[in-house]
Amino acid sequence: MNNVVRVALLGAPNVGKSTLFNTLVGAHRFVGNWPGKTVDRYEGELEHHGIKIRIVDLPGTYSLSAQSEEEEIARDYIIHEKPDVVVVVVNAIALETTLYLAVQALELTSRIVILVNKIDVAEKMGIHIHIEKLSSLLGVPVVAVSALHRSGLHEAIEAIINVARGTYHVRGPSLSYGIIDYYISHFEKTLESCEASSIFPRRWLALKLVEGDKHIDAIMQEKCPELYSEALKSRKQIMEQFGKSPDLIVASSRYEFISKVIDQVIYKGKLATPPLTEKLDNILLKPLIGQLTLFIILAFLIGLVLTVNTGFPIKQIAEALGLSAVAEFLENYSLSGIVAFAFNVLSEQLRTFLIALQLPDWLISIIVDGAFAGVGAVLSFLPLIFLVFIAFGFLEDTGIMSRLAAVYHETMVKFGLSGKALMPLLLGFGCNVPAVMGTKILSTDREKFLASFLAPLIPCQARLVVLLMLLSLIPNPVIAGLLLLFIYLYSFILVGILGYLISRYMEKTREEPQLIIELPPYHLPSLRVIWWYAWDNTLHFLKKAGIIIFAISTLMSLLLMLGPSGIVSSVEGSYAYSISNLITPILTPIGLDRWEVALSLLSGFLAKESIASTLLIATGKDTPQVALATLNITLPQIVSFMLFINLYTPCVATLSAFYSQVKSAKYTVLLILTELFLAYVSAFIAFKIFTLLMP
Ligand SMILES: Nc1nc2c(ncn2[C@@H]2O[C@H](COP(=O)(O)OP(=O)(O)OP(=O)(O)O)[C@@H](O)[C@H]2O)c(=O)[nH]1
Ligand SMILES: [Mg+2]
Repeated sequence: MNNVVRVALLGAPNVGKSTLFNTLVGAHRFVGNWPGKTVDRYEGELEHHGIKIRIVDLPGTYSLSAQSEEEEIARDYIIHEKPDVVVVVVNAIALETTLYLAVQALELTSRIVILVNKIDVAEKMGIHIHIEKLSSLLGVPVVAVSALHRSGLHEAIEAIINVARGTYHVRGPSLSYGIIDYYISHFEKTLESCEASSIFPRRWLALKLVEGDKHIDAIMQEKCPELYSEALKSRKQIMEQFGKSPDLIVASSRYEFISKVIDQVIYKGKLATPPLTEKLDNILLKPLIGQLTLFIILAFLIGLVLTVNTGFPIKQIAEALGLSAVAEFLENYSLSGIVAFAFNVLSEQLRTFLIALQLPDWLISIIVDGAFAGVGAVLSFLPLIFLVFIAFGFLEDTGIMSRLAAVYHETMVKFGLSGKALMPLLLGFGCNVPAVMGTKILSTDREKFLASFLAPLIPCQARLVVLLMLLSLIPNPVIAGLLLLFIYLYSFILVGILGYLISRYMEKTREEPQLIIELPPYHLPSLRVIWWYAWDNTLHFLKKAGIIIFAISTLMSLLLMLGPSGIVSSVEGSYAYSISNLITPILTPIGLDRWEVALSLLSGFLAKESIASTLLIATGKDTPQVALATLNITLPQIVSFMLFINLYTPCVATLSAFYSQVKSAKYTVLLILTELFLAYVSAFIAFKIFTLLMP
């Protein structure tokens, strides 16, 4: 592709175009004059990953009807200079009036990106704009930005490049002008005969012919007079029939359309009064009390989310306190339990259905136990992702998130992160997938990357289950407890060191994590806004990570099911077994020289909790204790195994989330290698030390 992208900025007066222009191009700008006009012409340039983006700041105009000098300049530029992308800047707090221009521009070209500017002001006023919905209703990329605070600019540039390259296909809104549509189609056809018209987008020109436009009329009168007189007739007809001039009908169709769109995408929340905000901030922004209070809120929310999802940790607490009824309820009615149940029912139904179709057994097995199991792997994450983003949405929407970011900023900066990163990292204790996805709330790419890189090192719930299983082999509960504590502490230390090192290294080229503390007033959470947020993110996960998780999960199930002789009845015949045997020698130095262990680690790549069940399958035993006992595992081996499991590689789902966040295969591989390295070295050292300590 051509490495220069030509962009025109279009927008109503005062939407912040010039601010945006200056923010984007900085000093690389020059001022000229529009040929033959008195209006200044600003041009500038910026570079993004080797692509030059050349921007022209068009004069501010409310419409493109060419009634004024400004309108004419803007319109002529788009028609005759054909910029690669027209960026329409609209005002977040005056969407209704500023979107009009965007709708008009969409009639003229489909190479459009809409930027909703001054989003910071909207947030302060408690106005929420559902950006994804706006984008899907208009059929163009829409990005929320604040030119003043430089937020969203990166995403804006990506959107511009996507449209320029055609990777985002702009569909445009399905906007009907009622009766006028018939005439537009008619002129679209007849215009073929008018050669002079070919410099204009045809559908747009047809619309102008019906509407009436003094510049177009002048051209048509001279070049294609028959068409022109036909247009005049049509206008008269419409006028007589509907009592309204065509341009009025068109304008009111646009307004109607916009107001319908606005109804679906804007929500105004209830703000707390300034004194209340001040009172709350007096507590929450105090160094110690604030940190503590916010931490408790956070811990409570995360605990609640995890409990609704799997029962953990409240189920365990209830059990310890002897509240067996509560524990049993949580056991039976956790969200992931319900989803797993529904999935099993579905998968049995599918099997019955396929048997009824008289498909061969091996095919049924591949479909149900292979591919459909892959679907299950994706589905199993959905409830958690959804719940996590409900919690996130709540924190964002109430204004608590920004306080959290403010009070924890100092602490987090030491690890190269900003205060906001605390939330996603803590989530990692539940599951690394939403933790990685949650890093998208961070403001810079650098920080998103760093936090996503570190989050998988935090021991998730699935790993805890396996660690507990291994610990149950240690008779002394005190030693077992200490060991678990050691494993957790070790992970934190690694996160700290790695964060410190990577951020030092990255700092050379990039800026410090910044926190622009803009504290919006608190507001009452709105269910609608939180729902938007959670729903969009869940869909995003499905679209971005779903396919990878599905593919790898399916592949792994197939490796376990199939062998050189077709479908296998015991694991020993499977490809997975052969692969495990290949890996086993590598695991010998860390004391884990058993193919059963290798196989369980392979399956742990799929999902960490399946390490336990795979050990059962491989050894043919019923309980993990018996399974491990048959393997004659010693204490040094347990320690090594635990350390290795805790660090070795993020599971497939976490990796997919990471990849979709960072969009780089190179860094995804780097993440796997880093963790494998850390795991191997740690397990090796621990194994040697423990072997020396207890010969
Ligand atoms: N809070 C806030 N203010 C902004 C933002 N962008 C621009 N402004 C302010 O909005 C006002 C208008 O900004 P301009 O950049 O001059 O707007 P413009 O679209 O170039 O206006 P014209 O050239 O008159 O068409 C200025 O006071 C800016 O400081 C933003 O993202 N947030
Ligand atoms: Mg300006």
